[in-house]
Amino acid sequence: MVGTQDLARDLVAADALCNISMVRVTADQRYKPGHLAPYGVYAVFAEEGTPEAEFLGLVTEQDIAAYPQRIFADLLRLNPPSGRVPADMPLALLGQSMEAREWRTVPVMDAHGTLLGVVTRASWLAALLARQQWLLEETRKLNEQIELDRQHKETWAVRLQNLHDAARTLLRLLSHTTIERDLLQGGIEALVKVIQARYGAIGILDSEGNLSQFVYTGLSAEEAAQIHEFPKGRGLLGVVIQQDVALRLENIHADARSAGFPANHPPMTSLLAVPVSHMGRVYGRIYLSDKPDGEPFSAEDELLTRSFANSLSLVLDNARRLEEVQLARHRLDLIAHFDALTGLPNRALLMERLDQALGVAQRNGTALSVLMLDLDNFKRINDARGHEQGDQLLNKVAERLRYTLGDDDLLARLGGDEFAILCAGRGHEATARLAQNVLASFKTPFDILNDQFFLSVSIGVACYPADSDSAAGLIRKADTAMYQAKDSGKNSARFFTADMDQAVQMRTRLEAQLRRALDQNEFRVYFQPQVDLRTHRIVGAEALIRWVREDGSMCPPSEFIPVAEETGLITPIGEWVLRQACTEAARWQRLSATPVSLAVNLSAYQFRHQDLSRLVQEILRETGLPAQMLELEITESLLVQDDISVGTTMQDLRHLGVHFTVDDFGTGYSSLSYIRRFPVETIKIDQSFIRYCVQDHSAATLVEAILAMASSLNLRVVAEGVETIEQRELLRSLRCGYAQGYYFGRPMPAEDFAALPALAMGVA
Ligand SMILES: Nc1nc2c(ncn2[C@@H]2O[C@@H]3COP(=O)(O)O[C@H]4[C@@H](O)[C@H](n5cnc6c(=O)[nH]c(N)nc65)O[C@@H]4COP(=O)(O)O[C@H]3[C@H]2O)c(=O)[nH]1
Repeated sequence: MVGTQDLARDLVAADALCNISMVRVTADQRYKPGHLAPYGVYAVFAEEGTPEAEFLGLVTEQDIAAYPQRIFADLLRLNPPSGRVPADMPLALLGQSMEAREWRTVPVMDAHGTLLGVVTRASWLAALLARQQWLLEETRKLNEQIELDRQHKETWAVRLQNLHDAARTLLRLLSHTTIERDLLQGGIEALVKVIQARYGAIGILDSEGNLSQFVYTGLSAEEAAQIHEFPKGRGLLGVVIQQDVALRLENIHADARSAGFPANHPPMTSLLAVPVSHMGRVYGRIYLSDKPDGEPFSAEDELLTRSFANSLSLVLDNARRLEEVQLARHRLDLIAHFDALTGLPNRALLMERLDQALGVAQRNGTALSVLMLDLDNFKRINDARGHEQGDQLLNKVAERLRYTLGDDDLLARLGGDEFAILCAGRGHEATARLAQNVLASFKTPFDILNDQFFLSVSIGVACYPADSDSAAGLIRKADTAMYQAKDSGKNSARFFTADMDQAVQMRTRLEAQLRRALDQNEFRVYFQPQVDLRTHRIVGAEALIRWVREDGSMCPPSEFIPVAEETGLITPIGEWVLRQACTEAARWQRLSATPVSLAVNLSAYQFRHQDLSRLVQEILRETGLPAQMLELEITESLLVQDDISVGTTMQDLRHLGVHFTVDDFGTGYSSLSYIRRFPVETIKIDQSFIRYCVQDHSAATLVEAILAMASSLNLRVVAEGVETIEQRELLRSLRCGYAQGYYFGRPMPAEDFAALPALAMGVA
């Protein structure tokens, strides 16, 4: 009979062998009469001897019944043998042959010619029927499978749809919020619904790789509280993160991989954990636990969860990028509107707020005022003590100002040591009180480390609507008032007045004129002799600038030098003076046998904003004046600032041979101790001491004291502003070495100076 597995292929003759008994008739039985065997068939063979004795033919029971008592050999002859067919003959073909030749039985031979069996019409039919039945059964099974598949596909489609819905929920959340926690919460809730897990959680890594965010659903608050610590990314769920692989456990208790799972974790049986990763970067992981019917999570669940994790990672990636952009925007906003050092609003924000406050004041008819503050001596401290302490001091100032102001006042730092206060709603009186409070608050020194710093502040105030109705106008006018406060002795507050504007306008005009004067060559250098008080000989000349205006009037340096310093014009002007003066002095050296040194004034600005050492070398080279004949006059204040670069420049020039003189000594700090730190050889006693030294005993005492100190430090002394013979004599008696003043000669043009008789000043 044919096996079930054979039914799948095309049937052949061997598949239809009939299972009725086949009786073997050997050669010696061939001559015996046939005997009936029910449902039997007789296979008659030739001579004995070999196991496969030749098959001669078949005798059926019908043959025997038709010719009873005949021997098999006759029966075989009466009924000639039917054809033989090979075992692999297709069944359909066999059927056709049997039909055509009216065979009732047909022997089936194998490839070696051995008889395998017999196919009868019934066995042929039975084989066909068996195959037919099998086909029917298979078709039924197939139909069943198709139906199952269809149902499965339907469920899959529903689940996919749910998943897409969940992903859409995430995207919707993204458009509403960039807060990761909300996203994650929305995400896990949607997923748990799709997979139908009992509960689920998402853990997200921080930048250090630790799980920082943990959101869950399906757990009660008490259960959630049992998870004391967030998983740290090691152990069972850590594998998911570290190896970026999914994990599906049917029974967590029976699985060795669950070792180390937090004992206080809410109970669970089956687990599905997948990484939340994008382009190889793992953001965290999702885990789901227990399906309601106790089934384990399927491969399909894993696929869905992975797909969801992919969407989530994309959304997270997006959210993080969005957050970064927002953070960057926020940072930019901070940079654009706040001062990095003090955290106070900066100029831009002050202007914005001032504009807004002006709008309100205009609508409501209320007042407002702007205060500009400039610390009086901050720069000196900053230069002397370094920027770090300077910054600390500014922070302390900001703190104190904040403390002094009211809640509605806006404090801003405009840069450097400049602050501003916007007082909305405060009238003149209230603003004046506030300004006084600010001044008073500076009376207490500022403590930094173990030092105390005394600072004062100059304040300028402008008010709306009296002084201006625009933000820029108010700022400018408060600034003008602040400069007035500075000019009139600092540490004070000034309200803006119209005449201040005129002063500013004059200053602005002067600046423009100075620029033109430089272009038009309106400056001159005059020289005033300096005399050795012992020999009465001219030993030097001080170069003093003169400005002859277009109209021929002379503008004194005291008027334009401060403006030139403020505007930076002192750089080209100072360079011009130095070059002119050195050119003249070099000429004198060539013409006269008596060497005359040249003193040139330098402004502090030139030290800070110019490569002075290079400039002096260049001019000396150009003009040919020996370096030791040049004296540079500097002010005390420049040295007091203790600026390292000033010291370096001075040392460089001293190495060249250039000398240094401290001008106006006695008017400022009058301390010789710092002078010792610099290569200074001469001090000039300010003319204010000399003027009264004859009449005023105390002035004379002071001059004497300066001379004594200078002598102990081996410094030369030049007395300035000597106008009378009495003054000259007093200075001589006090052993002052050198003098300068109208008594010896006024500042004069170069040619007059050169023409002085033999450069020997006669004693009057
Ligand atoms: N009453 C009186 N005054 C006398 C007498 N002898 C000299 N003077 C004046 O005293 C000033 C001395 O110059 P300074 O102290 O360096 O003071 C100078 C100096 O600080 C500055 N200056 C002048 N020229 C320059 C320059 O080229 N560059 C810089 N940076 N400053 C300069 O301008 C200041 C004023 O210069 P000047 O008006 O030329 O005034 C000069 C001079 O004319 C006297 O016996 N009696």
